[in-house]
Formats: sequence, C-alpha cells, structure tokens
Amino acid sequence: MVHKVWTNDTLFDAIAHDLTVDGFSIKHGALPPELISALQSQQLMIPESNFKNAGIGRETDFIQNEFVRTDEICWITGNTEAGKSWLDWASNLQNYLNKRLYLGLFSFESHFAHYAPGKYYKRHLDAFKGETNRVLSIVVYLNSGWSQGDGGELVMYKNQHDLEGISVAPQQGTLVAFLSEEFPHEVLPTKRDRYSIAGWFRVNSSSRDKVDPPA
Ligand SMILES: O=C(O)CCC(=O)C(=O)O
Ligand SMILES: [Fe+2]
Repeated sequence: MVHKVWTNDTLFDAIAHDLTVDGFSIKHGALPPELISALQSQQLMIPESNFKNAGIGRETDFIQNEFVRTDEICWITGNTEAGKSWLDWASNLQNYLNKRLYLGLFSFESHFAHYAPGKYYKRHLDAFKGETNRVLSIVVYLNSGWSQGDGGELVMYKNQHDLEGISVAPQQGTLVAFLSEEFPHEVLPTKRDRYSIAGWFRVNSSSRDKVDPPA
C-alpha cells in the first residue's frame, strides 16, 4: 500500500486533529520503519514462556476469561533497546498530546500481544467511566503482508449502539488511537499469528493514601 510518509510532527498533529474531531484516529505507516524492525526482532526473541495468558482488569482484580480474550501478552519495561525506543516514541506522543489537547496524560503502560491462529478478543471497552484512569488507548501492528482473508481485524465501534464498526487490518506500521472510555472494539479471530503492541496512557488519580498508578 502506498501511503503518506510521516514525520513525528505531521503524524502527531494528524492524530491530535482526529482525536479532537472523532475521538479516534487510524494512521497507516505511522511507526518509523527502524522502530518497527527493532520491535519485530524483539518480539521474536521473547521466549514463549514470557508470554502470559492475558487477563481482564488490573493486577488486583485480574481475571482470566477464556470466553472474552485468548491472546497472550508480555509487558514492555524498557529493559531492551527496542523497548526503550518504543517507550521514548510513546512519550513524545504523550508530550505532544498534552501540549496540544491538555489531556493531562501522566503515565504509559504497554505490552506485546500475540494472537495465535484461532485467537480473538471479544467486544470490550478498555476503561469504564469513573472506574479507571486509562484515558487513551493505542495499538500498533507488527505484521508484514497482512491480506484479506487472514482475519484478525480490529473492529472499532463508534459507540455502544454501533454494530457495524470500522475494520482495521493489523498491517505493520498501522496505528490506532482512541479514547479508552468511548469506543467498544474487538479483535476478530485470526487465521495467522498476529503480533501487536497495545498501550494505555493514564491520568494521575492519586490520593493521599493510594498511589495510582503505582510508581
Ligand atoms: O490488538 C488489537 O487490535 C486490540 C487489542 C485490544 O483491544 C486490547 O488489548 O485491549
Ligand atoms: Fe482493547
């Protein structure tokens, strides 16, 4: 696919614009190619045993629910060059959006995800109003040559009543960003191995007796 060549500035500007107008943004060829290759190699080097069955909710109310999601995840901590470059990239996006849109994004958490053939993630919201401090979700894809028929599309619904949605192929370099509380979405069953990174920007909702997010 031929698409626009982005610089961080033109990309971040376009994402900020889309978030203001629509609350979500889909951008092809968004990640710099060298960052994609670094992340792809990193992903392939992670031993299978480091991937954990993904759960729903945060540490304290973590439940594994095979009915809802069957992918496997590995948190990105920044202890590798690729991980660090990714976190730097996300931090630049965070700073840009805070300046432009006053979102007050305070921290970022993200993980690699692997969906083996047959795996999926049913329709869900990444955050429930008032219950979490996840504000903005981003997903980037690491799969080259994804074609129609491979399945594994992300379907983004415009609101809770939307049943049609917009399908996004998990093609390498594509980025999707959306307000975590507003957009239900799902991952359709994939027919081939599907690699991605999902991340969440959070606001600080610490009170005196609770530090949240944890340091
Ligand atoms: O991989 C995707 O396309 C979306 C993943 C997702 O919705 C999530 O991890 O919350
Ligand atoms: Fe999600």
